[in-house]
Parts: sequence; C-alpha cells; structure tokens
Amino acid sequence: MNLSMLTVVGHRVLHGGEEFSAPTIIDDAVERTIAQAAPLGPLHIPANLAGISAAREAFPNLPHVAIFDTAFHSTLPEEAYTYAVDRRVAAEHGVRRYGFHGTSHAYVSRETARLMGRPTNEVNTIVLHLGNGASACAVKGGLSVDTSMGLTPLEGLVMGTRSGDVDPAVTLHLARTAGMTPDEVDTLLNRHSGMMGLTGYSDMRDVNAAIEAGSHEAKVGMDVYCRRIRGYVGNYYAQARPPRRDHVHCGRGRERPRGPRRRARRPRGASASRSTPSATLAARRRPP
Ligand SMILES: Nc1ncnc2c1ncn2[C@@H]1O[C@H](COP(=O)(O)OP(=O)(O)O)[C@@H](O)[C@H]1O
Ligand SMILES: CC(=O)OP(=O)(O)O
Repeated sequence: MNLSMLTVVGHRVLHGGEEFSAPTIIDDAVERTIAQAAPLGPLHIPANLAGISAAREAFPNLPHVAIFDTAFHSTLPEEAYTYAVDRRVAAEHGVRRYGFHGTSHAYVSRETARLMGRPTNEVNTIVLHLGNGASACAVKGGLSVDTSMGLTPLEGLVMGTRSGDVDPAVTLHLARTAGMTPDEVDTLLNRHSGMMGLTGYSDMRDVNAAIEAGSHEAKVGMDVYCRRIRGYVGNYYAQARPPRRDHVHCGRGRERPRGPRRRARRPRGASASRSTPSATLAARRRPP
C-alpha cells in the first residue's frame, strides 16, 4: 500500500460519553477527554489511546478522526437510557446507558434495509453483534431505540470473557464475603467470566469442539449464552409489538389495568387488545 495516498486516519473509539455523538477530529484535548473514559472501558480505551498516539506520531500531517461506538445510540429514548437509580446520583456521576458496537449496528441495520430493497427509515430490525464482545440492538427506522450494553460494555449478552447481565448485588456480595476489591471484581467480570468462566474457552469454536467431545460445562455454557440472546430478542420484539393474548398477571389481577400496567402491555402506538378479566394469576395461551 502506498502510504502517501492516505488522506485521513479513522479510529474506532469505544466511549464518547456525553461529549461526543458524531465523528470528531482528534486533537490533544479530544485525546484527553477520551482518556477520561478509561474506567468505563478498561479493555478498550487503553488500546484505543495507544493506537491514536502511534498513528498521530506516524502521520502527523493527516487529520485523525474518532468514530465513537456510543454515537449511534445517541437516539436512545430517555426511558431506554435511564437506569432506575437515584436521579441525582446518576446525573452527578454520568450513570446511564450509552450502548456500544454502534458502527456495527448502524451498518448491519442499513445494509439489511438495502438488501430488502426498502428505505432505512421504514425498516425495524433487531441486530445481534456476536463477536468476543456481544450486544443486541433494537433499530427503529434506522435509529437505535434500545441496546443491551450499558454504561460500559459489560452489561447484556454473555460474551467471550464478560459476564453480561448479573444481579448487581453479586458485586457487593463478592466484596463483602470474598473481600474482593473493585478492581478484582472488575477483572473477574470483564476478563474471567462469560464463556471463558463457564467453559474454560472464550472462542466459540473451542466451545463447540468441547460440546462435541461431550463436555457438560460447555453445553450448559452454550445454553446460557443462547438463552440470554433469546431473552433480549423477545424483549425488543415485545417492546415493538407486544403479544396480544399470551400474558400473565401477578397480583391485583381483577382490577382493570391502568397506567404503567396497561402501558407495559400496550406501548404507545400499538393496537389495543381486548382485555380479559383475570384471576390473581392468570395465563392465557394460544392453542399449540
Ligand atoms: N466460523 C466460525 N464459527 C463459529 N464461531 C466463529 C467462527 N468465526 C469466528 N467465530 C467466533 O466469533 C468470535 C470472535 O468474533 P470476532 O468478530 O472475530 O471478534 P471481535 O469481537 O474480537 O472482533 C469468537 O468466539 C469466534 O470463535
Ligand atoms: C464494545 C465491545 O465489546 O467491543 P469488542 O466487541 O470489540 O470487544
């Protein structure tokens, strides 16, 4: 490759925080702001910064542009990016869902619309990015409306070495009962969990080989991985289009659903389903 033909250097950068939601020319100040996000991306930001610094040194006369993984998710509605924690604490410490793998979800959703021969703004997709890091994204008319990764890339699907969703109290439990420090819990959940923690392998080809060889742990690991994916796909599908008849009411079932209970079953814009008097616990199923 003739390097003199280069006109610009693009850098995939993990976290744009609330500062960056569009491609941004990198200067020293931008580099410093990216560095501030390091605690939110311990696996990625140090590598991103090393790449930026090496490339800026090698090509000092070219513009360097940061493309942020979080940018595509800047369209998340407030109800999707808000965690149900104390508002003041969340605001003070920037605790909210950002979402990642944005370039991948944007590309796949647009390409899907193109292959279907339909305009992007008319197509709704659920995109699964299944690499070492893994995430799901609900894309409505070309815009990200929900995604499985959160404040950091730890939340959501089971990944190569990351746990994805766990009860947040697991971290407190490990700190209190095992005496683990925040850094140790961070390392456990980011580097020694997921498929690696469940099966001993982070590479799916190794997991598949172990399943073929009869490993129970590998089979269970794969089942956990797939179950989590089904859960997210079902979640996003239900958000867009709730099932009209299959539902379970727990508690106070005889009251007519109001407010949140009604909206949980029928988001704005969805067509109404006929509500049925229900017992305290009533499940209606379609015949097989
Ligand atoms: N042909 C394949 N069959 C099954 N899994 C594969 C195959 N190729 C790659 N993978 C799995 O995809 C994951 C890595 O995906 P990749 O997109 O390369 O990761 P990254 O997120 O690091 O870019 C690994 O778990 C790997 O085993
Ligand atoms: C955000 C993330 O998980 O990225 P990767 O898949 O490259 O690890």
